[in-house]
Amino acid sequence: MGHEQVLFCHSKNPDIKAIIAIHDTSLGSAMGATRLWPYVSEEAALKDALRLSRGMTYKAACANIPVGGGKAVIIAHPKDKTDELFRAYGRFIERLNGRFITGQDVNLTPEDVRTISQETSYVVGVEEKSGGPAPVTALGVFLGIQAAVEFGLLSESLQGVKVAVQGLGNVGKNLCQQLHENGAKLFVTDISKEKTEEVKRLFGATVVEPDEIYSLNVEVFSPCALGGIINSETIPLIQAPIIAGCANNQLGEEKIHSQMLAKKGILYCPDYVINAGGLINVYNEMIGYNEEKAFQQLHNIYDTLIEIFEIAQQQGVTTNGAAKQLAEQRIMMARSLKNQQKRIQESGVRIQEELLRWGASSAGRLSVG
Ligand SMILES: NC(=O)C1=CN([C@@H]2O[C@H](COP(=O)(O)OP(=O)(O)OC[C@H]3O[C@@H](n4cnc5c(N)ncnc54)[C@H](O)[C@@H]3O)[C@@H](O)[C@H]2O)C=CC1
Ligand SMILES: O=C(O)C(=O)Cc1c[nH]c2ccccc12
Repeated sequence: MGHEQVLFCHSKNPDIKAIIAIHDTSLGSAMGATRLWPYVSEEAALKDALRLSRGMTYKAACANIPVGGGKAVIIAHPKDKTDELFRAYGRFIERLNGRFITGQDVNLTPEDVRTISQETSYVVGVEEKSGGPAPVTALGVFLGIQAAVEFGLLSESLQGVKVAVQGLGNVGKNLCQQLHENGAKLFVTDISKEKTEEVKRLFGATVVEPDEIYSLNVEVFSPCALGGIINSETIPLIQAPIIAGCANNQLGEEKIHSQMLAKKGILYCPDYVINAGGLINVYNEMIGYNEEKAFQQLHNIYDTLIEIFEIAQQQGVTTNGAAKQLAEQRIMMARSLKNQQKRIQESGVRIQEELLRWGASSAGRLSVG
């Protein structure tokens, strides 16, 4: 997948295994939150890290943010989390000297991230100056759903639109609130009964079993739990004409399953485009939070998705293919702009050196004369 660097981190005491994948830093430091997961094998962990980090490069490019893509996974069971594990992990991050900047992803709490930050300063989203990334991610997904409903269903309103949400975690629950406030009818599922009951009570959602969520007769299916859930088994079940959710790596196999969706006439919102809100939020926090700027960048998710739908329609390619094309174009353009800037800067330095030399020699002549 064209990665720049992949690191296997192993410490014996405490016993920790992590993989840090840096996909591309041509536009800036690689950014990507850290996920902790009890992977069945190192190979499975590596595959996840490689795909997630490439997704981060595309995510930043589609969101027009000057950073690179990376992602890290810690191979562990959530029950085995300890402060020492996170501190050892933090030391691995520190050694990269800022080539990789990370934060909170699946199975990490804000406290865990604070523990990591005791050993490294290359962590963002700890102070939660802007309220944490999840509500902003949810807002981005909401805007993406609006774009897809407008493009795919030719409707400018979500009033009465039926949406099935899989996963009611930090993002899913916030998304349900937005959808409810805008008149959508919710169908939800989660493996936690506590969460489904809460969303039922708060937003009048209809609760279904986890395996029932795919086949509902709804307009939008919103995956907000795990990756890989759009695959050869689930696609035949999906009735919704639109898929738009926050989960990373939604497609089991990108090429095969995006083509299957297109053949079935399902409008798929590429995950790394629609879920960029979290990255937009932490990036703005890092450079000094400016609400107006962050809001503008977030609303670009809507325009970028419309552009992707149009490219896909005009060129007869999948929305996933169109997004990849757009991301790669933007990366190439940004790279050449950066190189141009560098050349201008270097020639500026050369001119300054010439002037200094000239100044010194003429000063010498003057003093002699
Ligand atoms: N938090 C953020 O800002 C961002 C999150 N994402 C991605 O979005 C997804 C969700 O993120 P969060 O809400 O932060 O995570 P979370 O861990 O808070 O929520 C996930 C929810 O899914 C539920 N779940 C797990 N397995 C399930 C199943 N088989 N069926 C139904 N529900 C199930 C869990 O019980 C949990 O409530 C992840 O894939 C994450 O990588 C992507 C971009 C940014
Ligand atoms: O969109 C993703 O998958 C992210 O990792 C976004 C994100 C959330 N919190 C962070 C902290 C540091 C770098 C990226 C993120």
